[in-house]
Amino acid sequence: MTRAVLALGSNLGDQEANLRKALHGLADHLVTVSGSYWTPPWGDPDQPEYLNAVVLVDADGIPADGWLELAHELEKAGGRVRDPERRFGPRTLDVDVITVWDGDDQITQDDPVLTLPHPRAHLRAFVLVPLSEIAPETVLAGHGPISDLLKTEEVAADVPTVRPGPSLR
Ligand SMILES: Nc1ncnc2c1ncn2[C@@H]1O[C@H](COP(=O)(O)OP(=O)(O)OP(=O)(O)O)[C@@H](O)[C@H]1O
Ligand SMILES: Nc1nc2c(c(=O)[nH]1)N=C(CO)CN2
Repeated sequence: MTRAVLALGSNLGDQEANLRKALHGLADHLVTVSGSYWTPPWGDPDQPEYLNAVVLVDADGIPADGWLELAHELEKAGGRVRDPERRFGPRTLDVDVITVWDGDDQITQDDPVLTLPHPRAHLRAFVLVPLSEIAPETVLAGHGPISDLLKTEEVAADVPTVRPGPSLR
């Protein structure tokens, strides 16, 4: 059985409803859903707090770019409007592809359309904390075990700011 990890985030509108709607769209593939977490905005501080979660999905029969396509469909259905002027700006729904396995092998690729593992996941407590809850043994290829990444100076400083949110299960 092959797997992928997706990260969900929302900081506009009804954040819990936005994440629940994304989970509904992923229902056929879900293996494990993390708790939700309130997290301060990363990369662009002048915006509301995010509600984040990560999911482990069954990737059998779905290629890596299929997950990006589904992520974009979910973002669109979740009402996301892209602001080209604001790189890490606020959004109703963000769905990132964190990593995808092909059988036992983690896929690594450096394509700007789909970089795997996600190029910034290893720097983000809002991804690593929920991921450590559901899959603590995860290694992000090229970056290392998430247990080590959580201890790096940049991430460790953010870990205490990540607070449990409502259950999504
Ligand atoms: N692993 C990945 N997951 C999602 N998008 C990716 C990935 N690698 C590259 N991309 C590309 O990044 C583009 C911008 O994505 P998006 O607008 O969601 O970025 P962002 O959410 O603002 O920032 P970030 O990717 O740092 O979370 C997407 O259109 C997609 O083609
Ligand atoms: N806490 C938090 N910060 C973010 C998030 C997110 O999901 N959570 N997504 C972003 C998109 O690039 C930018 N910043």
